[in-house]
Amino acid sequence: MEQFNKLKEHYEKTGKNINMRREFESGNGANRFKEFSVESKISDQVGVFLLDYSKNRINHETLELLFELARASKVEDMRNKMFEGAKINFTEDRAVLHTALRNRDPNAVIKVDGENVIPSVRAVLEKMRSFTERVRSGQWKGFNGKKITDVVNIGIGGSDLGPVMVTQALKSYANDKEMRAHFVSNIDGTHLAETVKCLNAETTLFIVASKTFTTQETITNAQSARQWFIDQLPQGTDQKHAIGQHFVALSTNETEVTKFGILKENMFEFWDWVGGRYSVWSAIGLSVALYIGMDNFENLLEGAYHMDKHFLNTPLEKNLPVILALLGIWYNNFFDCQTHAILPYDQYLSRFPAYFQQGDMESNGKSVQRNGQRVSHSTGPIIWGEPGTNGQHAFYQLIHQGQKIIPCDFIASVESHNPLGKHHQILLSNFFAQTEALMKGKNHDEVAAELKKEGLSEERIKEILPHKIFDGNRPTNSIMMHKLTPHSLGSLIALYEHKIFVQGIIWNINSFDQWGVELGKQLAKSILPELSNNSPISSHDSSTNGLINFYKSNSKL
Ligand SMILES: O=P(O)(O)OC[C@H]1O[C@@H](O)[C@@H](O)[C@@H](O)[C@@H]1O
Repeated sequence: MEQFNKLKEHYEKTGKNINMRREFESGNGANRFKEFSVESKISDQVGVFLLDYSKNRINHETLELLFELARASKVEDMRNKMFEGAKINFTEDRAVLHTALRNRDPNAVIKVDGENVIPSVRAVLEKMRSFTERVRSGQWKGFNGKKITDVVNIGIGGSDLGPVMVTQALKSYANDKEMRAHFVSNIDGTHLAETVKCLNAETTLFIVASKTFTTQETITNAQSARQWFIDQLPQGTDQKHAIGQHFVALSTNETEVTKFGILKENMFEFWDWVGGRYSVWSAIGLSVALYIGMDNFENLLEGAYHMDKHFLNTPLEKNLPVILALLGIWYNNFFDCQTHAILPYDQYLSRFPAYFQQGDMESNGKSVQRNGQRVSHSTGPIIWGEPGTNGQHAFYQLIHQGQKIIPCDFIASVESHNPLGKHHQILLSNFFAQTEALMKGKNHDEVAAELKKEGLSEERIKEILPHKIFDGNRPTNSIMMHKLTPHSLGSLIALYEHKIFVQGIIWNINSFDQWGVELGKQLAKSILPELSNNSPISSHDSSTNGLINFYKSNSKL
């Protein structure tokens, strides 16, 4: 594409030589923050989001060319198509409508195959509300009349990561003395065994969360959970009735749900146009609603809705997801950066990077263009991260002084739910200091002066000086919001979802399928029967045979 070539030229001529510190110290440096930041009021409840992207290796020309690229890639057109319900996930012949799940417009009409999906979306929300209220108030009772105090969500991938991340993020809106949320995802029996260890069957509700209701891990975990539950029942208990009170399902597959033994009325429905990694807004959010209450869950939806409106209605130049996406492209496709770190300075957001590992890598980890041809450019980055300040004492060494450029997003709130004396100011001082340090670095003369001041000998200075130099010029975005609330979290998640969308459009890939997870599943299914006895096998390559046969000859099969 012509715009890609123009950017390449700009990168070679100017871009790769941009030095941020020089830019900040130049005549126009004082304006740099103003020129390269957006303060946007998302809504009254969400408040303002500040995106400071001035600590990036960009100038005005870079941005102009990047926005040109977005326009030429028809980002706006594709965005509108997604919101309208067009089947942009063409490899699965599906619409992509997680935005319909959180649409709060009372008059909204969004059609898939000629049918307005909004009434069914709202009906499920109503069903979730009524169920949530009954469970939380104690009106819904366990098999022997006790109130539910623990919910266990059994799901994996998109049917797990969203609820895990959001319940963690909004913990301050829950009351753990009344209701606790647990998550079982891994097929490793340890996950289920360790989770149920301290649970009481009388007061535990299992939520089996699976879009397809055929996922091996989830169904196996659910079957074992049901067995555990049955084993706890006092003799003479009506098992069927007890299971009815303690097992509900979140799925698109009614046939499989009822086959499992979950009553139809205890199934919360969603639809094939909700991608797994975008499903926390659907019935998949039931564990969240049970944990923090339906009002808070709907506030999360509302926050996302307001970010949707921002994405839809704001010119590209001020559009937060678009800016984040374009900066990502700048590093991914021109600086050849392989990874991108998400670093929330907020303990509540500790699972946020893991959540967007799936969100981003399952969406944009693709190598084929929409037209079926191989892509010739790099696509989705490797996403990783941990909350600050923990990361600082672990992997920031490499971000500061390693040989790789790692673009980072720093995320923080002005106000903390737990200020505890000076804790929040200390946290924020680190948040501010890190992006400054990464941008500025510390040059030869600065290090030399420091060492001299410490009174070190000339010889010692010469020896250690090179190790203490920081090149700087390491790119970061800073995202600040007022406080982590259901509203602002909803907005923050939607911000990243739309960033991923924009990048996928520019890379011309389908961000909404996930064929890459299938091959391993297929092979595991064919290997499983081979593990049932200890006779050696030879049906695979020599490495796989060797590994399987090692297991067989050493296990008690
Ligand atoms: O919700 P179910 O259908 O169990 O799928 C769970 C997960 O499975 C994986 O293989 C992926 O396809 C994910 O996108 C999905 O979220």
